[in-house]
This record gives sequence, structure tokens and C-alpha cells, in this order.
Amino acid sequence: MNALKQWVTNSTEAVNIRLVKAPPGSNGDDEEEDIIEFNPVFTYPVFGEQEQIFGYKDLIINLEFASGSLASCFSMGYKDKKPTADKIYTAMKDYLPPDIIDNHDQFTQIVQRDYKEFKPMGTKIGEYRVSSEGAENSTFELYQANFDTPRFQEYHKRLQCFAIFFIEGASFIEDTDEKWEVRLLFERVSENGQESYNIVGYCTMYPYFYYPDQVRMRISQFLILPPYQQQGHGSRLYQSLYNDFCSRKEVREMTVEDPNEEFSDLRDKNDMKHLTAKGVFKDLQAPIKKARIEQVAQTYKLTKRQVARCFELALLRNLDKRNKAQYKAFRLQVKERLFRHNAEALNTLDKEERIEKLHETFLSVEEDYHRILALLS
Ligand SMILES: CC(=O)SCCNC(=O)CCNC(=O)[C@H](O)C(C)(C)COP(=O)(O)OP(=O)(O)OC[C@H]1O[C@@H](n2cnc3c(N)ncnc32)[C@H](O)[C@@H]1OP(=O)(O)O
Repeated sequence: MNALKQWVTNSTEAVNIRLVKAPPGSNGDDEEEDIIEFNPVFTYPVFGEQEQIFGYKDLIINLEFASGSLASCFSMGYKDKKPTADKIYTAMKDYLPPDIIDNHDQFTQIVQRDYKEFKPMGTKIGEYRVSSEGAENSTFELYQANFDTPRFQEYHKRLQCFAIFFIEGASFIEDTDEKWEVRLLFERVSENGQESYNIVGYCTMYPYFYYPDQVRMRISQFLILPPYQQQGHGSRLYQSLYNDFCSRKEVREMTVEDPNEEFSDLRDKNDMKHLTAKGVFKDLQAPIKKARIEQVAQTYKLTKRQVARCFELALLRNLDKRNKAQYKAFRLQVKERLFRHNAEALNTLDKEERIEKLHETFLSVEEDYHRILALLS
């Protein structure tokens, strides 16, 4: 190995996040069963674009969290260290909970206490159960909070580092602005006559003024923690937002800030299921009139663009490509929207180039729609 290379560590691999459900032996289980470990996905905000740490051999950085209260403990280990090594805690401290400790014995006592005593904060707005293996004793509970909610501001200071580690481009939100709304998802576990809570995920939303007297709720950060991903919790959390917004008069529509591909898929799939169940796609034939899109957007509090996408997906789902007239009508529907959205850039091209570019874009959108429809089937 190159002599210098052995002193370079990939920061994403070095950081080891541990959710500690209960201290060893506290409920008769194995220690291993009560600790879930995973690495972050992004550490560039903390350690820089290269995600590298210099000056340590075999470095490991442990961030341990009580799985409900998120009380936390920092520790690190290495085989060797250069005198010029990067200062790890200094680099990390602004991103970690302000009350993180480094005394492991004290942390174990806190976990023991919080396992028995920690309760979610905010207003409980719903619960559900899932049928998957291992979740027999679990109920999933949704809570609504803002920064005025007792205990929530302190809790959010512990929670927010997960947004940095798992959402690309995330930054801390202004936690003195009581307009932020936060929805929290907890797992309540009933075992051996004891009830305990684990954090599953959360979502932050901000109400922007919508002329003249409503708000546009913008989802800012949406996160399901890794141990709970791919089990339907993201969909449940997202659906709970709809139900809430649809019943609130002041909410005009729900938008999303910089959705990534995973979130866009989750949104498309859930919007499609929801609108299909509501019978929105009955008697579907292109061209779909603008007024119909606007009316659906208004009823279901979705953006016009998102509703137009859903109509296009539904058209493609029903489409018989051998029917040339039907396929052409679909193509025109999509191209018309794409043209409107990209008019400025397209208008800089000459006519032939413009037609070609629009067709290329259409083909890639169509391909992506096929991918989404396959996820729905
Ligand atoms: C605005 C923003 O914040 S954008 C950033 C979004 N957040 C992130 O990227 C952070 C990291 N990732 C996450 O938090 C999550 O992975 C999310 C939010 C993207 C998705 O949440 P999840 O809970 O994993 O979603 P959910 O489980 O509902 O659906 C994901 C997949 O699991 C599948 N799934 C659902 N239930 C089950 C189940 N019981 N067993 C197996 N698979 C399941 C779904 O079908 C779906 O698969 P598909 O995409 O192939 O159709």
C-alpha cells in the first residue's frame, strides 16, 4: 500500500451510527439484538467534498444514540495517529447534538432510563401496524409538532444530524421559527410488560403564503431511518400528510423542495394510487384539458405539474401503442407540457433542433414513466 494512503480514511465508512434500543441484558435479549448499526450516506458537509480524514490508521468514529430519546455518545478508536492528524470532534461538533457526551458508562445509564421513560412529543395524529416479521409487538405512531411544542426543540437538535447524514444537500433549519411543522414517526414496542419508543423517521414542512389567503406547504426534509426503509413507512408518512392537508382549508397545495429520485418515486407511486382510488382517471383520453388538471390539483392539493404527470402516467398505463392515433395524442400531451416548462431554452434553438430536442426529452420521460408504472404493478 502507498505509504500515505494508509493514513487516509473514507469518512463515510469511518462513521458508525448505532441506535441502541436497550442496554445489554435489560430485557433478557442479546446485546446484539438491541443495537442497530449503519453508516451515513453523506459526510461531505462535515469532512469536505472528498469525504476523507487524514492522519489515522484503522479509524472508527462511533455515534451512539438511544433509539427513542436520541441521547447520544461520541467515541473514536484507531490503531495509530499522526501528530498532524485531522481534528475529528472539532470538524463534527457543529453537526452533532449539542448535548452529546463522551462517557460511555453515563450513556449506558441514560439509555436504561430513557428506554423506560422516553415518550414522543407533540399531538398524536394516528397509528398503524404492519404485518412484517419482527414487528409483531410494534405499533407505529404519528405525531405532529412545531418548535413551540414542549420538548421538541431539544429533540430536534438531536434529530437533525440524521438529515445531514442521509439527505443530500440538507442543511439545518431555523429552529426558532414556529411556523415549521414537523411530523414524527415512532415505533411503540410492547414487550415483557414494558412499553418503549424508537424513532422511525420524520418530515419537516414550511407554509409559504399563497395569494390571497392560503398557504403552500413545502416538504423540506423527509427521512426514514435506514433500519426502517423499504417497509412502507415512507409511504405511510407521506399519505398522512395528504390526509391532513386535504382537511385543512388554509392549505392550497403540497410541494416538495428538491426531491431526489427515491422521494420522487415515492411521491409518484402514492399520488397515482391515491388518485386512482379516488376515480380521477376514469374515462381517460388525451388530450386532457387544462381545466381538468387544475380541478384535480385543487381538490387533492397537489401541484398542477404533479397532477399533469399523474395523468400522463395513467394515459400511458392504458395505452395501446399499436393504436397510432392514441399514441400520438399521448405524445402531444406530454410534449406540450415539456415545451411549456422548457420554452425559454427551447426557443433559443432553430426549429429542427427544437423538434429533435423535444422528442429526445419525450423519449426519456416515456422511459422513466415505464419504470414508475412497473413499480406500481
Ligand atoms: C424532500 C426530501 O427530503 S428528498 C430526500 C428524501 N430522503 C432521503 O433520500 C433520505 C434517505 N431515504 C429515506 O428516507 C427513504 O428511503 C425514503 C423516504 C426515500 C423512502 O422511504 P421508505 O420508507 O423506504 O419508502 P417505502 O418503504 O414506502 O417504499 C420504498 C420501497 O419499499 C417497498 N416496500 C414497501 N413496503 C415493503 C415491505 N413491507 N417489504 C418490502 N418492501 C416494501 C416499496 O414498494 C418501495 O419499493 P419500490 O420503490 O421498488 O416500489
